[in-house]
Amino acid sequence: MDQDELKKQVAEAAIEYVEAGTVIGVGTGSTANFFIDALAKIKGKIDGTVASSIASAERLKGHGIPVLDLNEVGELSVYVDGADETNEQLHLIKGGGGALTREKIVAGASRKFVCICDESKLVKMLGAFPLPIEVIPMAQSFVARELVKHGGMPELRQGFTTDNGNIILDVKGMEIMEPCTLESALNNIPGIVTVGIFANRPADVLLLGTANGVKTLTA
Ligand SMILES: O=C(CO)[C@H](O)[C@H](O)COP(=O)(O)O
Repeated sequence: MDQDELKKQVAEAAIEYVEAGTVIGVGTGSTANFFIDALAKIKGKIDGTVASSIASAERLKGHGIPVLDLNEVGELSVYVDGADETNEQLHLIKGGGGALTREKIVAGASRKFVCICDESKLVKMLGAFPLPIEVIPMAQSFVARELVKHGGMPELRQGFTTDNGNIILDVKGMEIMEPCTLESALNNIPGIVTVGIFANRPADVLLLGTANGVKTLTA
């Protein structure tokens, strides 16, 4: 099975976590896109979705799936999204697609976070994938200097603006031994909007696509 087939397999498995008659959160990226395509087949079962990016909202609407404003709905029953890395504690690195801020908001507004990944994303220690950080543009240089003090090598994601009008710094060289502590520390740097570490609110369920089928890990 190639990576796309593994992504499709977990995306389809996540349909089991969709609760009838509720509004659900939908993530961003190629794995989330497979989930959106699978969701289209059962769209009559749900009351609507909240999307974590403009791209996902467009894909959902293209399937005729209602997309609602988070401010118009209460708690979401479940949030389904991919990740760039996960450890066995279901701490994640996210933001490879640049949607990390809205992803963290929608995950936070959901009772359950189901993460869907192919097996290449499971790591012992987070940090081989450059850590995405959304930053207010005027703070770029200051934040970059602060990140160097934390042992990172920040690089501006060229030609990219987030859905919120900000920039992304991708930070190489971070050995993330204590994900919760580092997430909180980086969150305290003025100018950082969102850190791509999802540890203080980890996933609740990880569906991992493997050549031997879907494995389920829980936090
Ligand atoms: O965090 C994300 C987007 O901001 C994605 O979930 C992450 O980049 C994984 O993407 P893919 O499913 O394409 O491998």
